[in-house]
Amino acid sequence: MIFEILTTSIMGGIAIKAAIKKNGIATNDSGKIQRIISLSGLNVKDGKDTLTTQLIRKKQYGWGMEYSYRIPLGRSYDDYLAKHRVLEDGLNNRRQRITFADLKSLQLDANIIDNLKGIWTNKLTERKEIEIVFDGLLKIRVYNEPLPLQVPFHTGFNWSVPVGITRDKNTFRYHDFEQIPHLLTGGSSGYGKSTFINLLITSLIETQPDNVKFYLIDLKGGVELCDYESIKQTLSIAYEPVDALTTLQMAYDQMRVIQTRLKTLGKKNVQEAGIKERYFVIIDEVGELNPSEAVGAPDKKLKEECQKLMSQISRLGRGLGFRQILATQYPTGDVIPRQCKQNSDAKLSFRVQSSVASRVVLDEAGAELLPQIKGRAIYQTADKKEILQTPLITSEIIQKAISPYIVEKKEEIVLEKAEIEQSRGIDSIIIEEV
Ligand SMILES: Nc1ncnc2c1ncn2[C@@H]1O[C@H](COP(=O)(O)OP(=O)(O)OP(=O)(O)O)[C@@H](O)[C@H]1O
Repeated sequence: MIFEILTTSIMGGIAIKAAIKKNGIATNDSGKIQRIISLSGLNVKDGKDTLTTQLIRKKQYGWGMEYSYRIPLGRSYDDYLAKHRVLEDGLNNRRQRITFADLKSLQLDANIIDNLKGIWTNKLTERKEIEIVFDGLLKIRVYNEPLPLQVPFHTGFNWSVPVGITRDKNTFRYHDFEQIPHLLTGGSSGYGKSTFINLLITSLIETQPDNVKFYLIDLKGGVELCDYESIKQTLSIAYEPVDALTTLQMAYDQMRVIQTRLKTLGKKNVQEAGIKERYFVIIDEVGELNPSEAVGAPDKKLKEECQKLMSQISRLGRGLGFRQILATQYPTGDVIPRQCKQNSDAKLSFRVQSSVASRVVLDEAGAELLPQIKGRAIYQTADKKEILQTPLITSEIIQKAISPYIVEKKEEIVLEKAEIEQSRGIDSIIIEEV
């Protein structure tokens, strides 16, 4: 019976292939891409001539194929980027075939029919993913395997935290905060920003429990970062913009202390001075500190002061051991202070709603084209940009990591906070140039 099913489907496949070939329909990805490009109007008419998107070379990699094209005059990278979905769907619009490789996983037991159905269902939902990049040539990468939908959390090392699994033979990418101190993350609601912040904090607690210090600002009402409120590594935590200002001021003051220490020691930076502590200022939903969204003058002033402090930390923090992570769900022009953006050499963008939002986070379009998969993101540094699947961390893992460090809040921290709040009064904070 099974043999009959298999031979029938294999013979059927051969017959269809022959018919497609006879009718001149493109069956390989290269031919399909050319056809989709032509049908979706990407070639350019020039009088009687048609300027085509010309295939220059194709190269096989472990992960799939890369096709390189010269684009015709009158077309831009963005024109092709806009057809990402058309290209991907076109390539996936194919008759699925069960191969002998698929059958290797078939379990020959009493549930053989169900097992076969399972393989068929997997086949139908299997998708080839593509990526479009431009470096003088347009490159369309067609991946053999989609990225996994879920990647379990594991701890990083030193000051490196796991960012996600890449397509490059499923290798893991890490973000090293000693190399790139500030990071910006954005994405529409529900795609994994807060999960990423949680994994970053957890990983740092596990790798550097005695040296990592946190200034946490959770403007999503405390739902995301409240777990870390009572751990020894948290120097201050804020849930409202007014407390955010206190927390930022505390971070700024500490930065000045370190600066004075370095001056005294005659050293340029914390690495040179052998100072082991690193201070992480983490703001989840930085959009809540946007002065142009403020309600009334005092609120505006407060948010402007917060942004000034954030700018100072991003500008001076590198050598002083300060790292700033800003997350936003609403990437619009003025959400992220200009200096913070300029000083954030790493960006992690989950799916966003528009190419405009993608430009705010990444300085270029693309994040709006990410598939609607939680945890799927573009990680971009000065020299690299790649799509990856960020790890999923569970509350159990977080609780296990933080439980050894839960303490009563130290008296001097409470006092410092009270002092800052009192000194602020109705006057604004004066940020001295350092
Ligand atoms: N890396 C991931 N892999 C798989 N699922 C994930 C991943 N990250 C998040 N999720 C799922 O998505 C849900 C929402 O994630 P998260 O709270 O991090 O989103 P968010 O981007 O911070 O959204 P919001 O801005 O609305 O808070 C999580 O509860 C989890 O179920």
